[in-house]
Amino acid sequence: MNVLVTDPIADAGLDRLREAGYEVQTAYDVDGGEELYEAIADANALIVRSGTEVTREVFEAAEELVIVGRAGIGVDNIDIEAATDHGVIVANAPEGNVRAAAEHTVAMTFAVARSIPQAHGRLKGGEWAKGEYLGAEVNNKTLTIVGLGRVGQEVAKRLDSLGMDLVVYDPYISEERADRLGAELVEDLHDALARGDFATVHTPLLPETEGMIGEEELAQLEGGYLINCARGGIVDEDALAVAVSDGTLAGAALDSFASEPLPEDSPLLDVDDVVLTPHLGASTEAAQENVATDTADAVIAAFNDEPVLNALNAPSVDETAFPRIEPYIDLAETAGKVAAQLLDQRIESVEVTYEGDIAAEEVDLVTASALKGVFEPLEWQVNAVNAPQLAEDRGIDVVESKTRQSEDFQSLVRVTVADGDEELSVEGTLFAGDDPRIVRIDGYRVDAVPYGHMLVARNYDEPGVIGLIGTVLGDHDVNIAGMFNAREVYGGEAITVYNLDQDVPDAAVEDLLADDRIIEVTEITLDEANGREQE
Ligand SMILES: NC(=O)c1ccc[n+]([C@@H]2O[C@H](COP(=O)([O-])OP(=O)(O)OC[C@H]3O[C@@H](n4cnc5c(N)ncnc54)[C@H](O)[C@@H]3O)[C@@H](O)[C@H]2O)c1
Ligand SMILES: O=C(O)[C@H](O)COP(=O)(O)O
Repeated sequence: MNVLVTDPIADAGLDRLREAGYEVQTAYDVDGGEELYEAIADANALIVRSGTEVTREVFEAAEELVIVGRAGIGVDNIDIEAATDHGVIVANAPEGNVRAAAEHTVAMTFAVARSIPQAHGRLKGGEWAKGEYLGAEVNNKTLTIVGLGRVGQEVAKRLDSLGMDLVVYDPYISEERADRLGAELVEDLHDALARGDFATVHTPLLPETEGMIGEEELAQLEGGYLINCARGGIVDEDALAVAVSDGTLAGAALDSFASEPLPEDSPLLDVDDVVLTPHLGASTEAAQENVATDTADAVIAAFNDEPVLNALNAPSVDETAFPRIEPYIDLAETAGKVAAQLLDQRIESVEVTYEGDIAAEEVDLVTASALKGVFEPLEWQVNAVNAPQLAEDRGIDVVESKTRQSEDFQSLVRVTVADGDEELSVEGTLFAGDDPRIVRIDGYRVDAVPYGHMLVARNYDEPGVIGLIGTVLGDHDVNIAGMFNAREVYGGEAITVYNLDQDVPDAAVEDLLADDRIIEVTEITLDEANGREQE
């Protein structure tokens, strides 16, 4: 497997990938466009920080890509919708650099309040400008926190301990979260800013937050300081440069910018009371090691079909629960494949039902896998990442239902596909915890081992039918490895399921259908081993 890394990450992450046996190519000078499309053509994983724009075109050029790992938090540089369309997992590393970002925010708060960079510059230039700097203390001042997520909370703890009162604006958190930090949750952004002597921004860059702090909002913070170590684009940089220049604000400190690197003609560069750092919030040794190893782990998990922690566009599974649901992932996919091949029609809806013990688990990934099974025979480019999205895009209703009761089995997964008029369900279970069986097809009780070539025949329950099928298959050199026959009532309709060692030629199907006792014959193709040891 090949891993392409286009932004610098710590050696610990690169080493972990190499130790796992993967080819790792670092291409830190790749500058997007054609160069990136070429480099990514045979990559199975891409690792980036904020420096690489992962656009739809990148996914189009990356036919082998399984995962994009973001060694850090912000994913505004990754087109997640395009990733999902291409069945590529996007995972970030949201924990490893939180403390680094919070510490940098605190450092920037002091830097701007005490004009540290400006005084330092003057002193290095030979000037003892002691009389020119009269700073502000944070003690007894109010800090407005816009966005009380991971970083915002760490900032709150640190600045609270330095004597600040905390006001929070975050429409998506509970009052309890604010209370726990001794902060007051305020409903209106303008009110929150008006209360602050300092305001610090910690939201993601989203369509909703883009430009959220413009001229009017800055005016609310009159006389205060604005700190943005989150993302450029949330604060209007032109308005901020004006607000600090004309004295509306006492100062501003920024670590992230709408365009990075910061263009040389940015008005921010000409304003004295603005402190700028080149997106250094996550740049500590500890943070870089954390996010690099977390991202390497995500790539390794994806390559091994294990749950990817912090996957942003794939069903996530708790690590401890994964061993319990893992065998059901294949079982559901198989049940989906069998159901879709038997219905053999346009599918309008899919229901995945869980009965018994499995109903107690988080089954998003199992359901996604069932959908993959249903869509694969339709030859859609599908995996568990894009299957739910494909269903939505094509207007297919997906229902997941659970009941802790199960009549006959400890756990059962049922996949029901329907085209409106007709529906068909396939039920599967695991014998001895990991041996997959199809136990019901369209209501008939069966006991079929789902692998390789299978034949499902609907026939009338009359003497000689099973002999006929065996003879026809034998005449066409198809060996029967196993079979199961089920009927509703003596003499009525029956279903017969065969495991075969060879493909069924069309001529054999025609010969079978030529007999009036055979109603329908469907060949099912599954993976050769499908979870079983090959004999
Ligand atoms: N400068 C750096 O190097 C650096 C390092 C780490 C993180 N970051 C950035 O910091 C920001 C915060 O990261 P995080 O891990 O705390 O994210 P998070 O997702 O944990 O928290 C974001 C918070 O913003 C809130 N929010 C969302 N929309 C909002 C809105 N319209 N108004 C107010 N609040 C809103 C959310 O409810 C959430 O509580 C991100 O932009 C991230 O990219 C920057
Ligand atoms: O979102 C983040 O994690 C930070 O902004 C860090 O970005 P970086 O990895 O590009 O330094």
